[in-house]
Amino acid sequence: MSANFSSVPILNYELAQDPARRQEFIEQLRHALINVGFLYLSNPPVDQELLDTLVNKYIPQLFALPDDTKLAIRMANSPHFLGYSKLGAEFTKGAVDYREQFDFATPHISRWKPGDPDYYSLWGPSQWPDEELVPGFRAIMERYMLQVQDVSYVFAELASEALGLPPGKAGLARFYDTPDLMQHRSKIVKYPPVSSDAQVDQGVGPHYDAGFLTFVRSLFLLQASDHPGLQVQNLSGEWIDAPPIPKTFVVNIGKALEFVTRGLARATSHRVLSPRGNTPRYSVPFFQNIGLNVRLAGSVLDFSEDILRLRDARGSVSTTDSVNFAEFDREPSGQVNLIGRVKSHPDVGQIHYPELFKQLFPHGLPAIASAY
Ligand SMILES: O=C(O)CCC(=O)C(=O)O
Ligand SMILES: [Fe+2]
Repeated sequence: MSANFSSVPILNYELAQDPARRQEFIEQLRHALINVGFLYLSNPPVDQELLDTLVNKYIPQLFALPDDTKLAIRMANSPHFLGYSKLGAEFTKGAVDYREQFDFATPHISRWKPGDPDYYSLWGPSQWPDEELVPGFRAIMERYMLQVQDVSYVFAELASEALGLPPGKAGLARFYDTPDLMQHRSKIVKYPPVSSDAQVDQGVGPHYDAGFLTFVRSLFLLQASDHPGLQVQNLSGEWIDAPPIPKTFVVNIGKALEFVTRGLARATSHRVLSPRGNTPRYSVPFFQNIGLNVRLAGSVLDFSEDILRLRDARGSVSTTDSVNFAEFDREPSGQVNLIGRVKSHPDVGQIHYPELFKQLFPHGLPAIASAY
């Protein structure tokens, strides 16, 4: 199999549940982790009815809420960077991202108490729109996030196996704290269409995800656009389309997982182009985190020579449009995350983390900021 991919592989989750075919799945997964860094996971055990309700009923309702209702739960209210971001509030690589979004997270009570590091405040309760305005939405979204969370933990076990690591805490599970101390984030994103001759089409600019694993449900509410949307950069720098496929998640590797696996599991640069035409693109990404106190530099895993040879045969990226991370291996993961969040949402950082904001933006709120 060529290491320089020209499409994103599709893996059937049902194979992983079938003892007779599990090994086939593990081999496909090894290839996808090492050579692509992206895959479609088809038939994941997430209730389709739940997803359909979320997509067809609640997503349109959510974005159709009046501006003052959305702004009542704006991210600037939240030290946890959870809540609503209006169009144009976020920046990647120095350019504004053309998307509107609501950030939510799995239920969590902030563990921060006086004397604790600031990054303990990064995780905490979500802001929810008024129950009367979108009745039932919160319950559905929380159920959805918990189901994806379960898939993400099972997937991490499969990834451990694919990379030749032991199961459980001896493998990738060592990077999670106990469940009460973990929080994962999910957001609901709308990419409005741009005109067919628009010069600028940055839905979200080229970037790497920072964490461990990302699970994106990418969808068209109205299947009326042939626009590619999500694109993934291969080893020679070409952008490969990853269009929505029903009943799949797009799964990708974050920089933290790449680092602790010595580059075996690839983090791959990706971006979203704004849809052209009349219909928006929607997606629901889920970002699986690792424990807030993990320092990556002290946590790098050991692998067999055989597996490392597969990495070396792949080679490394010749061109990327994404900026590399700098500080991220030495600081605790919570601090790395916090820095990324303040850079992406400086207005929120200025309110809730004024000291860190001053270090990162000594000249005050920038007209244009950039995380990655
Ligand atoms: O909307 C998508 O399909 C992907 C978004 C993404 O890459 C991100 O938010 O990190
Ligand atoms: Fe991403």
